[in-house]
Amino acid sequence: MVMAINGGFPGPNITAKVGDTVEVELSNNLNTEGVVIHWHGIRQFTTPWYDGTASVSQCVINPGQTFLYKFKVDKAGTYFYHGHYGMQREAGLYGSLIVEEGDQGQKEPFQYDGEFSLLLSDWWHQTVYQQEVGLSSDPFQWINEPQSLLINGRGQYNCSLASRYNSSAALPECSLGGGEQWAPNVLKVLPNKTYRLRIASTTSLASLNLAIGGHNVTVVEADGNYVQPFSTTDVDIYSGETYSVLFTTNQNPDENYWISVGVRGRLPQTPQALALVNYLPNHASKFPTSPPPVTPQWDDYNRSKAFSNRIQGLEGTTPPPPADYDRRIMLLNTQNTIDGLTVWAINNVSLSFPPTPYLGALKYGIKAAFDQTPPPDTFPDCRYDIMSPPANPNATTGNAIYTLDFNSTVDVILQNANTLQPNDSEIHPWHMHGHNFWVLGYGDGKFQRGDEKLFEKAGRRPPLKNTAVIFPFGWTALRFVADNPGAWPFHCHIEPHLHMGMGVVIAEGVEFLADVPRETLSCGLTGMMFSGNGEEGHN
Ligand SMILES: O=C1O[C@H]([C@@H](O)CO)C(O)=C1O
Repeated sequence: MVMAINGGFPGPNITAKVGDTVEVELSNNLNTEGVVIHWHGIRQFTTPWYDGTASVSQCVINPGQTFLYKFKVDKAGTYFYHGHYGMQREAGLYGSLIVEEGDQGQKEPFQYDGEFSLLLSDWWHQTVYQQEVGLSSDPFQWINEPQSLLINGRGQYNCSLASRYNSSAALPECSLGGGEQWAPNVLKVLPNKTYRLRIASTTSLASLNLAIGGHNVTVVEADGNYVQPFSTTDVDIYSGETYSVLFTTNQNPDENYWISVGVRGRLPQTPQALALVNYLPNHASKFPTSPPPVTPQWDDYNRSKAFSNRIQGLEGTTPPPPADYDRRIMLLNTQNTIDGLTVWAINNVSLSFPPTPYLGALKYGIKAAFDQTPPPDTFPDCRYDIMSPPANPNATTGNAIYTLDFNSTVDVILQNANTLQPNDSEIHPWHMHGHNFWVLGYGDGKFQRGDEKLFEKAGRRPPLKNTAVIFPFGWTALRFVADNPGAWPFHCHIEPHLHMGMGVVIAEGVEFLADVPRETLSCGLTGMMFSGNGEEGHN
């Protein structure tokens, strides 16, 4: 089952220029469920109600209703959009969103002759409804690894294009007749030119690695921020991240080349996804003579960390402000059981979204909408042993939020830990809505007082990102300025993990906002308040 947009999957590419106001009219033609669309990486400054997150920025758009998203894009870069209700993203609600530099103003700090957009995703045969039931059942049923990886919605399942290069491959070779919907994307290039690949990962689960056979790439942008360019053979990309890379078509022009995308960070059970770099005037049906690049060993985390550490801010861009130790939030990520269900918890609290959107509840002071006691700013017990399965005595489900002082500088330490299985800790890419943060550093083990020195080392320029990974048994330190009035989710971008509670909500400066548009408030307690009689308000 796929959720499509305008009859297609993935959704249409949206392209805009810096300074544009983007208007998207979303009509919900699903028969039995609501829908919202999140504009991933767009700041939504002064328009937090158009962030498109159910329970946080708005009520879902009901079947038969139409909703107008209207927001300004103020930063050039590679973005995407996707469903943010239940697990609708995984069901196929996504598309790419590209913001180009405006006609005036800043120029990109690099040049290229053409560009391609590669939206990466993973695909299951089981529906998200079956998966949601399994995840909330006792016994717990995990979604397991995807059946396919997709590039712009295209991939193979019971055959492989790579099999011709590897006679021991597990799958038979696919036979292409021409025109198949699963046929790989073809990137038509001319020799001796430079191309920009805009890569975005909207995977539900998989951490990916992308490489182009025979070509190095130069990384120039990450999550809509220019980075200090560096050359590499391949790029790690976690769910929620975007990158731009440049490559030059300087290889033998009589050949075509494979782009391969494979799984990292979990034991791979999914064949690589492929796309074809077609040097014109060769025919696209000319198979590359060299095999697709091999994806690096899935659990070579030293290699992954080395890549992540190479992402640094472009020279001359704003460095992080100095620490303001008034607020340092330590977020311990653990897998727990609550009443027999398997969940993820942050400082022992597993997030459960309330029926009334936080933004409306905050703006109109509806205290009954969510728990008013703030969640803990640090681990429940400073002696917590991150190397062992949780002792798990007191994890709870909750919906309280972190309220930040407007314009304050906040440090967050994301702390990873052992799952419920011994000797197991997993990758979690954390995505923050409404903000970019500086990635101050990554560390192994438990964050200790004094570890700040590791990320305050001179000479490293922390990059601005909106998504950052925590490595198994490690920590990641972030800094951001709470300068965007609104309520914002900050969560693991692995969709079943958020569904299992792996996230928090932050809020700041809501008092500075103009009135929240009524059409975002038609449910829960705000719905009752505005209709006066408990029926949904229509405005
Ligand atoms: O949340 C998860 O649950 C499973 C496993 O930890 C328990 O079955 C898994 O691999 C996850 O990422």
